[in-house]
Amino acid sequence: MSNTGSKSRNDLPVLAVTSGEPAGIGPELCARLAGRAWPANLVVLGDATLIEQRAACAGIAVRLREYRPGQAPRTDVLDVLHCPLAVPARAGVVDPANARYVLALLDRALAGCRSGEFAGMVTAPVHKGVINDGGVPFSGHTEYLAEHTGTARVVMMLVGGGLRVALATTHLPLRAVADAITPAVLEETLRILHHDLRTRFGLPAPRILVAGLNPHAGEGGHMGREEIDVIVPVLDRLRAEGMQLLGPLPADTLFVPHALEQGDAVLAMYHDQGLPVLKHASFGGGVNVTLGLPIVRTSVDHGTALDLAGSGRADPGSLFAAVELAARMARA
Ligand SMILES: NC(=O)C1=CN([C@@H]2O[C@H](COP(=O)(O)OP(=O)(O)OC[C@H]3O[C@@H](n4cnc5c(N)ncnc54)[C@H](O)[C@@H]3O)[C@@H](O)[C@H]2O)C=CC1
Ligand SMILES: NCC(=O)COP(=O)(O)O
Repeated sequence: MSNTGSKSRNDLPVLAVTSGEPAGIGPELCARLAGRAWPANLVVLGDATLIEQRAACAGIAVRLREYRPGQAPRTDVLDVLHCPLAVPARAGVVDPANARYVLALLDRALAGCRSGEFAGMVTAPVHKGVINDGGVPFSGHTEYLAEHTGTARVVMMLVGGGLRVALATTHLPLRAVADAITPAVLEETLRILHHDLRTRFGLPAPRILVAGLNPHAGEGGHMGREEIDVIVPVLDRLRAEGMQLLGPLPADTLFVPHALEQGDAVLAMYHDQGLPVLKHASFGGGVNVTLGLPIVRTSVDHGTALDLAGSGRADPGSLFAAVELAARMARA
């Protein structure tokens, strides 16, 4: 936990924490935020009764206070901005009837970030499938927040276990990945990553390790041509502007410790090239950050864990790390 020193709690940023899928572990993880001196004042968005019930099931002692903008911050209660469920929620059993509720939490947090009420948002996990079953096409917070802020391109980056791993593509079928990595996409992704590493992570001259797409980074064109046709020309162009980019590097050896020492962040070409390594190194303490948004947004690195909902066994480490990082980013 960060030391907030002698800073008055009134000076700390206010962060919205969305409690996510009501059948999952989000509500009880949010209850675990109570009673700690975070480097931010937290407002949990969710159904207040649900949070109380899940806290009770999980054996968490928590007192809720109804959130009112501008009220004096306290660490002994959990401020909750009550948003009512559409239908009662059962631990472990998703219901498409609550899909709109989950999205309403995001919409309210986003509105508060845009108006200045909140300095950023931290998201507990949602269930992508059940939101789609509820009639709303949804592939993730990342894409949803990009669309709802009118941001043409954002970058998903996970932070944890001493690593920062950003992705050139996110929630796509593997079959679609190669076609999605165009020169424009790669260039914009690298520009966003470079910019946000400087402005939000305090790295004045970030060094980025760029993975190839194909095994052995294409083996000179014998195992795929995307490196030669797309990645190398983009890297050359951006290096000429002064960016420190190493690659394209074979992804199987890029994550060995001595290779990682040469960079401040890795750009992986697709979701399952970068995230398994990151989660192996950090599960339980990793954070998902959306770069390129006009707001601060961090998230847990895990899903809804329906199998654990209401059990009290879900590890809050990733949510805690997401709150810490959002507070640092909000102050940067
Ligand atoms: N940030 C978000 O909103 C995310 C949402 N998801 C969504 O979550 C749903 C379920 O995804 P799964 O692939 O099953 O992944 P999952 O992360 O929910 O579960 C994978 C395994 O990890 C365990 N686990 C997860 N979080 C844990 C925690 N905090 N403490 C202890 N154990 C934990 C679960 O019990 C399970 O055994 C999907 O709909 C997926 O889209 C997945 C990742 C991130
Ligand atoms: N695998 C990461 C993930 O699914 C989180 O996505 P998002 O909801 O943060 O866009």
